[in-house]
Amino acid sequence: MLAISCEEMKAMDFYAIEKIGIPSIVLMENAALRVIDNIDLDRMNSITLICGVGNNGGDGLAIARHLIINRKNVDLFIVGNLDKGTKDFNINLNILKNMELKFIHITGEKELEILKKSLVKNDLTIDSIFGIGLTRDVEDIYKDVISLINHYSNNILSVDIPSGLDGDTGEILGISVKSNKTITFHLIKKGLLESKEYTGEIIVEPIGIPEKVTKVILERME
Ligand SMILES: NC(=O)C1=CN([C@@H]2O[C@H](COP(=O)(O)OP(=O)(O)OC[C@H]3O[C@@H](n4cnc5c(N)ncnc54)[C@H](O)[C@@H]3O)[C@@H](O)[C@H]2O)[C@@H](O)CC1
Ligand SMILES: [K+]
Repeated sequence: MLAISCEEMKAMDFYAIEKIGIPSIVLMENAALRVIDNIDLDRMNSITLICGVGNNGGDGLAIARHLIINRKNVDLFIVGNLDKGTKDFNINLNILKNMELKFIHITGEKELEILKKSLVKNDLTIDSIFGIGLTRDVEDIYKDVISLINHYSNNILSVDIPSGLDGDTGEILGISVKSNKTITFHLIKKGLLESKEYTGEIIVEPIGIPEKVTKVILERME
């Protein structure tokens, strides 16, 4: 199975968007729908989503929207500086605000306590905090959140990469979500292959990036 680096993935995303003309929000929506396809909606009714403020978090917001449309009980939490949200994160956050979905912005003890209550009673926790954009050790409030996720969740699904895992080396950057299932997009990231203990079952899902893009980038980056 072809395994790629985060840098190669970023280059493929960029080429698909800039050269082929697939809007990034389309890739994000495809990613969200692929995650929904991998959730047993007949059995999962109460779902806790924890989103970062990058595009991994944006995936999570789009997933939350589709879960609501499927009449699920969604507890949505966001961790990170809301002023630093990416373009696509903000598009999906704006939609949820227009749908009047309440979310909790985790900034301290009070919200961590609410998160814990949501985790202990839910059917599924979805980790959408960091993906291929993780660049340094996880610290502070992020570390507290991931620790709660690991301690109190019954069943965890990670979006693209378990948050805290280095997508290239499989190294734990301070702390990482220990997932039951990881839905990774387009091609498997090298770091996932070494870390079964953290990824759980790995499922690779296409998000609409044409084969040509993969070829061009791999030839260029050889
Ligand atoms: N258009 C695209 O590029 C697509 C991206 N997708 C999703 O977007 C993800 C990549 O998104 P981003 O590049 O925005 O990055 P992430 O969403 O992975 O990370 C968010 C931000 O967290 C910050 N960060 C990194 N390490 C941190 C740390 N230790 N503590 C605190 N903050 C930290 C960085 O500034 C980074 O931009 C992929 O993993 C995938 O889930 C998919 O939606 C497919 C389309
Ligand atoms: K993640």
